[in-house]
Amino acid sequence: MSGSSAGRQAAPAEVTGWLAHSFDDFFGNTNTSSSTVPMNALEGSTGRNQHQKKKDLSLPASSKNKVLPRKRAKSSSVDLSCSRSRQNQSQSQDEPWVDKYKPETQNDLAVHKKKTEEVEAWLKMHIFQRQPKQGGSVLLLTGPPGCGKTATIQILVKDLGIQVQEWTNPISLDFTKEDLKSVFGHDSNFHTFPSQAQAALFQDFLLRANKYNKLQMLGESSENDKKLILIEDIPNQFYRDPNSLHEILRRFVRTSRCPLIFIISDNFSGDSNQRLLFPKEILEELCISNISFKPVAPTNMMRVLNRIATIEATMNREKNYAPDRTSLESICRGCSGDIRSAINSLQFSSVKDCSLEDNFRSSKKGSSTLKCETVVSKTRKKKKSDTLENQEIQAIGGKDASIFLFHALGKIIYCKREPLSESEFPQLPSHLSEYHRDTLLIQPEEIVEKSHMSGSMFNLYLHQNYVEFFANIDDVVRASEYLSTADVLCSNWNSRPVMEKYSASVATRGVIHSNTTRAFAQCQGGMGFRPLHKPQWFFINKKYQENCLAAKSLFSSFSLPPECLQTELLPYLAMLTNPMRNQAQIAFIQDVGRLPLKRHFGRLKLETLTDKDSGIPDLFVNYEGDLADVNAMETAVQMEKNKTNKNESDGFPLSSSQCSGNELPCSQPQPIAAQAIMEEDELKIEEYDTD
Ligand SMILES: Nc1ncnc2c1ncn2[C@@H]1O[C@H](COP(=O)(O)OP(=O)(O)OP(=O)(O)O)[C@@H](O)[C@H]1O
Repeated sequence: MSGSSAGRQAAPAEVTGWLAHSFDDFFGNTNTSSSTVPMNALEGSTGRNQHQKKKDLSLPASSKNKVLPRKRAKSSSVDLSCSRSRQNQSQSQDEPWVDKYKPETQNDLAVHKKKTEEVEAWLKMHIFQRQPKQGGSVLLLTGPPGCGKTATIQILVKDLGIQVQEWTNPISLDFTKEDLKSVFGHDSNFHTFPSQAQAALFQDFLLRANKYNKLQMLGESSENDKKLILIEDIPNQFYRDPNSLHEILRRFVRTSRCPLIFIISDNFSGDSNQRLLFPKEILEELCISNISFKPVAPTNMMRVLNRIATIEATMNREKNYAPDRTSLESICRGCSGDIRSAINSLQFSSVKDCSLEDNFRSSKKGSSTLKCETVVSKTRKKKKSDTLENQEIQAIGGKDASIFLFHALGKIIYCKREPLSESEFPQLPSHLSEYHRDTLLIQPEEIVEKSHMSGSMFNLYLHQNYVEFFANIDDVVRASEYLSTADVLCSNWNSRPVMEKYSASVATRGVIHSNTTRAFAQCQGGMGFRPLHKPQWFFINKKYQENCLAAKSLFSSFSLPPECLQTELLPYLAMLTNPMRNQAQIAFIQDVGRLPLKRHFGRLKLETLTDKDSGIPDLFVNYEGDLADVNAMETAVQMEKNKTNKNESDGFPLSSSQCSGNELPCSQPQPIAAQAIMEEDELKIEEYDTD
């Protein structure tokens, strides 16, 4: 039962393949290893592996007829085994190296040892040391694609002898009433749409997987009843309606007897999938553990690539090139910690008969035979050819090298430099010597581009965070001037899409150049880690929009634009002792219409930027995550506000200033300062009764 049983309704072909494999022994295919029980259990049940298995099965399929007579006519067995070994050989040569060299033991894994141990400890704790009445436990494995999450689970369940029942999304969603009836065992009168059916099937799968053991296949031992449920293929319906997943999980946690593991890959726009499906409240409510994997470290990656390259070079010398260390390093750099992508790139760039690869190699040869005359041009050429090589490697299978905002900001703020001797670089004239800097090892424009964020949004983050990393007030003045220039470049909505790149370039290079404490390579250390924060601008802009809206509705009789109301009329009304206003208007005047001359504004609480944060607030993401769409976002804020205001009984909309930001999520900065001023208000505005 389990995933396979649930999937049976939808994908009979898969099930047939599955069973056919299990009866291979019956047909005399003694080569098929059936003794590795837990691993087979996993492989048989995983969608990806089913696919792989189907591929494996497609070969014996043609040979099945041949295999059968093998038992009767011994003479033919030699030929057959020869042809099979040839077949196997050619198959193994065509086999993707990610599968051919898939890790077999924990030591083979490219994942950090501590991470493997953490997962192992969780499995032991929730499977072997489980209390009799303990409910179901849920583990969430997150991390970038190809960092070895699935490989780790595969190895650990094999080592610990745990059975795995994995959910695979049904391929066909055209459920008939009969299908549903056979799943639920009764006539369902309700209308079920395919997406709902998917969720219903998922729920049914969980129930069954929890209740029944996996079907025992020939050669599998029945002693082992330790198992877990694995979900890597999350039904799409849950992205549309995360609440339905939460309901199912609540029920699972109450009733289940075995653990449930979700594997979710991050994408470059951050951990939004994870946040959507597993918000903080659900993690806390259901005590869901979260183990987050990091991209594979370059040293581990190099170890794996080296091993594969060496084996391939000795085994298949005539078919494959043996890449040198530099090529391996550039593959390593181009794959952003994704081992799957790195091994695929290695395989592709090692094949001899690939015309693309020939082009690649000839161009590489061409560039390396160039003779450089001076030291300067040599250095430059070397760098240029390195970049070129990098780009080419990326072009033939490298991975899109996106970086999270957190790292992108770090690269700008902690900019790395390289000392170059006077002969290598032209010197500035003496009167400009204060502007001399060592050569930057980064390209700020490239970093902004890889962060997948608009230039002006990136500038916002830089603006919020740069001051903490400066030690000299004059440097701050210079940097802030550059940021102002960058802001002006983006001020015209018409030219903003074009100018944003220039604006980000001015801002990033301006901030980098202004910081004299990081001017030279030798003065790079010592700053230590400092947290990065999200811009206050998000909060302030939201408040500004709300105030404009409130001003317009409360003082509509003046027919003034909201800016004029807030900067001219309200400060004036605030100075009158008898402004003839109602309570809502008075509150608004108190909040907006006066500037605190005696009090200092405290700092707003800042929200920390985490390493996997996309950096784009959810409201912006809905509007395609671009600051160019801020206007759309602003309109949305206003429309939302309009809606809430309509519901207010007295007909007077109140701005959030008057609510002291209580409606804001606690993750947002809270307006402490405004509240403090309201509390210690010295201004008395009398209420004037017009009757
Ligand atoms: N030493 C190794 N360590 C980890 N994986 C390896 C290693 N050598 C080869 N591989 C292969 O690399 C691939 C790693 O992908 P895996 O599915 O584990 O990543 P993942 O983190 O689950 O990402 P995704 O969510 O994209 O599947 C697997 O196909 C695995 O067989």
